[in-house]
Amino acid sequence: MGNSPEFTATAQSPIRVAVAGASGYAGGEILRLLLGHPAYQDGRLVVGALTAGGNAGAKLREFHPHLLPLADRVLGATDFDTLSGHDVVFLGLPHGHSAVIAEQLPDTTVVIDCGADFRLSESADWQRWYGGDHAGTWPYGMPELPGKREHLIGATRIAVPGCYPTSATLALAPAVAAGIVEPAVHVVAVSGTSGAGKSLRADLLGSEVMGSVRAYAVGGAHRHTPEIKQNLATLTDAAVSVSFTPVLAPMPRGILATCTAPTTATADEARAVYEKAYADEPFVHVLPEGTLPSTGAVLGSNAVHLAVTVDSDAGVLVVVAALDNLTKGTAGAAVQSMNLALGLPETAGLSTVGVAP
Ligand SMILES: NC(=O)C1=CN([C@@H]2O[C@H](COP(=O)(O)OP(=O)(O)OC[C@H]3O[C@@H](n4cnc5c(N)ncnc54)[C@H](OP(=O)(O)O)[C@@H]3O)[C@@H](O)[C@H]2O)C=CC1
Ligand SMILES: CC(=O)N[C@@H](CCC(=O)OP(=O)(O)O)C(=O)O
Repeated sequence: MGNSPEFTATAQSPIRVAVAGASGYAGGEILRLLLGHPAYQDGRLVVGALTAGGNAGAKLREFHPHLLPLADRVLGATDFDTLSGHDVVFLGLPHGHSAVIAEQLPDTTVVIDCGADFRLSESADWQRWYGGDHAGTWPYGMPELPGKREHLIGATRIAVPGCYPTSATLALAPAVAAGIVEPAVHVVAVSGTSGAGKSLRADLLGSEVMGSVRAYAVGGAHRHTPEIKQNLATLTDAAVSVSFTPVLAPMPRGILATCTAPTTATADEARAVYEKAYADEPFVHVLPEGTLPSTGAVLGSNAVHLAVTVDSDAGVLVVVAALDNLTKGTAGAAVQSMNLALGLPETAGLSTVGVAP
């Protein structure tokens, strides 16, 4: 923390922030949050280089017309020359593109990667699920997971969690850590289409997605499975198994994850565990008994809403989690991590108030 730019940042000598992949969904959402950040508004943080891949040379307004203060910015190339000279560099690039950039940037630059390149600790997991060489493991940008917040304070390399792992981990971590479930968990999570990024894919055409809901990567085939398992395994000595089924829904944003695990606890006991675990967390809210989460209630916010109950006939804990995949699921977690890295208030620039209806 002693080296964090917060200690020297002023409007005369501000924190300079670059966003690589600014034409994409994650990059755009990071910029939306930065524009509302108090340090941006009082001049202690400035938005420097914005970059893209094939769309370098175009203006930001072509991709994000909602980001009016930056609309006329021209996107640069995603390379060292453009990204050097910044205090913070956010990477919103496809998997496999972050390491080559990160290794060229000085160790003192805070590099925050929204991709998966530095999330997994086991090289074998990386090779199995993503292919190619494993770039390494960085501090994991989920402060709510026990033991992670302290590693983010003053960090200069941060791996932002995947969106599904954020919902499943926050939904299951207190129960696994308290030992009130067998860590043999099932997760069925519905996501909006922005989770897939802006890439042109025939299965993401409006006419394929609208008016229809479909599962994909079924049978343990989704690459977020090892990330969820890795997170829960930090909380127990027991062997963890994860069955994860993602579902695509015809909505732009949001994730609703229904997570279950065998338990003998009562609903009141389970709820007490969650209320205690998240009592001091600014973004994770355990809803009152009888209230269920919905994606609409968290859109645009960094909040995670949880409903905790027990299906006593089946003997399973049921936790339903809602979050915005682009906010707490990516860009919000990235900005929350930046705040911790720089010594800024953790919640700065991040709202718990959703956009509804
Ligand atoms: N969308 C989501 O909900 C989440 C996304 N993430 C991760 O964040 C990262 C970005 O995702 P997202 O914003 O959705 O993806 P998008 O497809 O929307 O954006 C990708 C960005 O990367 C740029 N890019 C693509 N190829 C290259 C290249 N070869 N060199 C340099 N830049 C390139 C694109 O520029 P151009 O416009 O020029 O092609 C664009 O700016 C991914 O790693 C993703 O997995 C993580 C959690 C959730
Ligand atoms: C709807 C949809 O397609 N979602 C994406 C999730 C992407 C994401 O959040 O995470 P990564 O950074 O790990 O890619 C998917 O299933 O691959």
